[in-house]
Amino acid sequence: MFSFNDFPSSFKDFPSTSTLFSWYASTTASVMMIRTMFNDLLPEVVRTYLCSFFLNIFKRGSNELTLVIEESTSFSQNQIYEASDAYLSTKITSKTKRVKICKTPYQKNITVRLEKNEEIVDTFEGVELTWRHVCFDPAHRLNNPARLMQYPVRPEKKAFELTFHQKNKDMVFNSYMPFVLQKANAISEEERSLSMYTLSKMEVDKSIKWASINLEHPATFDTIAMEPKLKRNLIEDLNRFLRRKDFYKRVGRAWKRGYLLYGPPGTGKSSLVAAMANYLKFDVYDLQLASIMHDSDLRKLLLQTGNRSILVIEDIDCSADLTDRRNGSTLPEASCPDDEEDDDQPDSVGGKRSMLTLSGLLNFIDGLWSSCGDERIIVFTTNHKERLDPALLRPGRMDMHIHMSYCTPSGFRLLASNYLGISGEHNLFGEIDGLLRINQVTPAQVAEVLMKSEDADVALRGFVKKLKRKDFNEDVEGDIGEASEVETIETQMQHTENSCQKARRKKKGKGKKKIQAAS
Ligand SMILES: Nc1ncnc2c1ncn2[C@@H]1O[C@H](COP(=O)(O)OP(=O)(O)OP(=O)(O)O)[C@@H](O)[C@H]1O
Ligand SMILES: [Mg+2]
Repeated sequence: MFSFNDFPSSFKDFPSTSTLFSWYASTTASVMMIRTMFNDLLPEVVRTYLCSFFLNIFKRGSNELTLVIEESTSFSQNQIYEASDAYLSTKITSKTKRVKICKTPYQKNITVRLEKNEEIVDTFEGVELTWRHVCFDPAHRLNNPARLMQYPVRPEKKAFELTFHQKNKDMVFNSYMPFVLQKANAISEEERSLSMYTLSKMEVDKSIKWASINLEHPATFDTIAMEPKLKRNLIEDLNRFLRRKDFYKRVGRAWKRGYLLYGPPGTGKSSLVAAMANYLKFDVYDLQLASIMHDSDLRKLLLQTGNRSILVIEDIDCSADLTDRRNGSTLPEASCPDDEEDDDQPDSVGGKRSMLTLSGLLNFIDGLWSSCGDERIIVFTTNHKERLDPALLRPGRMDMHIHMSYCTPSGFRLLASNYLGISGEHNLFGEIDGLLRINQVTPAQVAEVLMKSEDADVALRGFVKKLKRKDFNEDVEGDIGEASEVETIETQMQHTENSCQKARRKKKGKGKKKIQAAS
């Protein structure tokens, strides 16, 4: 029969439950006291030093190396963190216990990301690499209410830790990390939705910042009605621009390209910008110069724009009066290249000089801004090319001038196919072609009429009727010419020289008038 005496002696000496509890209570109290003393009495620097000292003692003898990839540096996002985040999303397996998923209304697919404290083991060239997603509170706010008050909205810091054997260090830096970056690029390109940035005023400090929304414009080169040759030239120009990174470097030019889109209202200039963005998969920055008062704001905003982007300034001819804005004058003041030295004068609130000049903008675009980014496109649009500042037309500024014209027969066929689904010929097309030659109708006007009926015959008959009544001609503003044209930098030289001379003559005349008025 089993008796208490059968227990080994050690079991007999086992302490009672009450002894165990009192031992536990006193140990916990001591640990808490030491922890509080450690946190409250020692300065943070000393604490950090002690922690790393003990960690080093434990790690001595281990052959592992850990790379810490923090989410952000003091100035900007850490691209390696973002790349790791995207790359690891492809490495999630059934062993992973927690993942983050998200989908914005504009995203096509759900994005999956590794949740904090999760670990993933990757293998590259036969080497095992362990990734861990860690999060920490930079100010230890949660343990310290005083710090919580001090940094109420400071977010937690996130990082990836990549651990591997020391001997693979070179392989990780030279092969693995470039591989991760390259994979991540491909993933983000696939997931990427285009953004449209506009200027918005911050409530708090009244500063002007870029605010983005998803660019969901349906325009593509297939939906834009323009001369087929012009369209082909533009697409070819964009393709050439994209593949010529090395060329730009070799010839010492910034990797940027400028397009001037001009033509009457409703001929598709803004739609063409959207089509270009969709084709290139570039973000669009819509710079409304009227919202900017200071050159310094402009510089800040331009430096905040990203690579692979299109910077658009719409109706640039209307922005030229910025030079006189603060004086209350609405007269457009052309600033010729000759005037550029004026930009060096200090900006002063309440002074007579304008704080934002077109030539200042152009100089900045040509100078610092253009050299600090890659794959930048600048587009200016205008309804009145002839009113433009000669500085803008100077060779090298806008590489291609694109005239968006009134609707031509071929443009009309494309619109009829898009809006009414007419793929071939229609018996009214001949008559419409003739009428389009004697009427100036913009594609926007055509689109409006074609949308009135789903029945192709009804819509086309309505269009013919309107053309015969010459209804459209009343709406048309200005006449920029009928033929679509494309000019490259070489053919602009003569135009620019002429415009400059014209502007100088105009300016001299104006100066005389001002002097006369003053006297
Ligand atoms: N060339 C075109 N091809 C297809 N649709 C066009 C074209 N031009 C205009 N449209 C239609 O007309 C609408 C207005 O065009 P859009 O705003 O692009 O003209 P715009 O030239 O920028 O005019 P504005 O000079 O007034 O800014 C577009 O949404 C589009 O539906
Ligand atoms: Mg427009």
